[in-house]
Amino acid sequence: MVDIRKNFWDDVTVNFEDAVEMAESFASLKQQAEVLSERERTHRHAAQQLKTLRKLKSSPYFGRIDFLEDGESSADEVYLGISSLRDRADEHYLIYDWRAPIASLYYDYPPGPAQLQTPAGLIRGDLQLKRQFVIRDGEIVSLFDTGVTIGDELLQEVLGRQSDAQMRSIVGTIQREQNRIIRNERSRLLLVQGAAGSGKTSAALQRVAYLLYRFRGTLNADQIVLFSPNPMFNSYVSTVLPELGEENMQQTTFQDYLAARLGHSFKLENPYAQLEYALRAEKEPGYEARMAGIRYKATMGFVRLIDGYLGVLGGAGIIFRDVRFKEEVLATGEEIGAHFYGLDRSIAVPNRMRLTAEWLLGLLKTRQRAALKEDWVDQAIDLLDKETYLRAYQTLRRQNRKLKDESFDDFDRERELLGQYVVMEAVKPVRSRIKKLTFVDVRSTFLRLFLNSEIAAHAAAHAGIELPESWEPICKDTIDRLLLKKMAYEDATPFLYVVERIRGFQTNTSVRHVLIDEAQDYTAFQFAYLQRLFPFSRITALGDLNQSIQAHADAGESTGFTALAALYEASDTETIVLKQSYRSTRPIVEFTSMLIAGGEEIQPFNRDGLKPKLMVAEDRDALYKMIRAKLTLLATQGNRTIAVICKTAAQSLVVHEALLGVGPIRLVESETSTFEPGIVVIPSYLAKGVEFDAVLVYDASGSPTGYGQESDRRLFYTVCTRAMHELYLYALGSAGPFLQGPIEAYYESAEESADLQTN
Ligand SMILES: Nc1ncnc2c1ncn2[C@@H]1O[C@H](COP(=O)(O)OP(=O)(O)OP(=O)(O)O)[C@@H](O)[C@H]1O
Repeated sequence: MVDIRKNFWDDVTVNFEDAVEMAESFASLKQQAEVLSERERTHRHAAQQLKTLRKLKSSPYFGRIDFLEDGESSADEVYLGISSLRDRADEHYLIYDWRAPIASLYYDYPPGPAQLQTPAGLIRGDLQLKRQFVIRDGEIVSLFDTGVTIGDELLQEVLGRQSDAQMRSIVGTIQREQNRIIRNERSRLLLVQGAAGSGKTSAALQRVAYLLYRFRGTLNADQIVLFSPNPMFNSYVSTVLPELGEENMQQTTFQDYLAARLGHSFKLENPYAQLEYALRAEKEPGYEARMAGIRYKATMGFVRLIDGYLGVLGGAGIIFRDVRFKEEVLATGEEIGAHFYGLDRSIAVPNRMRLTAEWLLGLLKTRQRAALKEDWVDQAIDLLDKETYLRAYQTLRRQNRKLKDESFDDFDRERELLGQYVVMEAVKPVRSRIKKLTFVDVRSTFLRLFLNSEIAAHAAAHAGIELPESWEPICKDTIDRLLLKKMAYEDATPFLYVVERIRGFQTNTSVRHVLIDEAQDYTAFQFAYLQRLFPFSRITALGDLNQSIQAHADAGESTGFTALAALYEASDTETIVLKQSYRSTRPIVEFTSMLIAGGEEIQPFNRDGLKPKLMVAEDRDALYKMIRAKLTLLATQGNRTIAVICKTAAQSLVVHEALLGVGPIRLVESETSTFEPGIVVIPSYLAKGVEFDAVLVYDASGSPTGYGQESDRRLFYTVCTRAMHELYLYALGSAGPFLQGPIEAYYESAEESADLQTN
């Protein structure tokens, strides 16, 4: 590879003398580049393999099963590791990859009767041994023979460790239910509803590794996309796949996706700004209307209304802009509308758009011809500078072979050709705008639904639904913002959906698998949009309804998961529920389960720890003093990741400022893109999906800056479930409503003086 790079230019022939030579140079360059990229691919693959082999050298396997197939006399001993390894003769497997079919036995069955589905059919037999190993630096540190679940002891050990700011791979201890997620191949839509800390994200990443193994050769990492909740989360999970010897899938956030599609024509609000708005203690004027809008626009009802509107638009109502050439109208908006609506209605809207564009291009062509004789062309020729003149000559020569023999000697001929050039250049941007269908005024068309109550009623009737009670204030709120070219987060997806349904969706056909983490925070609309963007993809959506914290979270049943399921056939869908929670100690899970309805279903993993502790102080200074002392203590006790989780970004800023001086404390903001060990102050919604050794909640009172409203409940639950080993709740004045009642038995209260609580 290095060699090819060094000698790259020696091995290609480059000659720009004429078009033929240029084409040859191009072909030669292209060929050389292909050879190089092939070599680079091989090199990447080999480097990856080497890395895996090095890992195998220090820890070759983590499990062994002895499986006696029915009808056989001796059991097979199967060792499992992060990759397969064959003997020198390349004949027998010494170690099987954890993703090989046979490894399923290890994850799915306790010792005893077991069966395995293979391409050749079902194999039955007896699992005689299931053993687990911890091997470090080539030495067996410990081994366990395991029973029903995979290695309680090992899980204890793994889960009890301090976190290191990076998600870990869980290959050695994947549980049966998680294995069902990882190996699912059948469903087009795989829905995973799992309690906080039940391993949804872990399973999702292992699933990617599995798919890359299972479909090696036909599926590569670029064809898998993970939608994550924020940029920091990307960094948090980025080491899992490389650790397993695989390349990372594409990672993005929904926000990035929207921003890329929307372009620069609007100022797009981000979901955190929307959430900050919703959580702000002092409500701004218009708050109720905006919140009603946020909730309604998240529902399936709104998807239907927009679909109804699109149906109406098929017959009338799309607003078109004039198309101009040199300040002169080529076709007015009305004329374009008349042409569009004159086309056969049975043709889909995007196809009619394309036909309309072709018609406009035809008009432009006629206009182009006529323009050759106009005065402005002469003037433009006179103004051509030397460089442009030469460029014109070259271009004309390329386009017009005959010119090869002609020259610009003849004055008239030269004027004529330069005229052609000048007109062509003037036409170019118009042609490109027509091709991009900018003659459709999508913003006005979208706005019209909110501006014109008759049209809205018509759209609702078309969809067979009723407009919501608060439709009028919602409209006013929406219009005010859109007229200022501000795109609220709740409007962005519906707007893009309308745009793409009118202009035609630019679908992504190469992506095969889309994984959506924290899926409970997506609206019905966002799912509908994603489904259209990735029409050939399988979707894995992982979420926890108890952690719905977006501003639209109270919109009810018809959002999120339920809506997503409705987009697919029941026979294409599978739902897996994870109830066991692994992240936190038993006392923490018992406490957090009391915060939500149905919490009794969550099963804690049996890991000991301290009960969560509540500390109350009368004033802020006392509270900060306690927190500072606790942070110092936790850091000296060896906790590697410690978070003070605040409700909002505004609060985080203040708290961070107040805590400075304890040591290095990092403030996490929405743009923060790396997750690092140490002490952080972080707003609640950015702590989603990640975990910390110790969590300090600020502030657990029921005040407006704390968690007092019913709508704060899930946010409070999400925040508390970020703790792996220790959880501390700090309240200003008194404990909030969620901490009162039977839950009091699940935490300790320490209302003594600040000095005492620090010890
Ligand atoms: N089978 C397992 N073996 C070892 N560790 C596990 C296993 N399953 C989950 N864990 C650990 O439990 C913790 C929580 O996992 P993860 O973050 O995947 O859960 P989650 O369901 O996505 O959580 P949340 O919804 O709260 O963000 C992680 O530290 C993960 O490593």
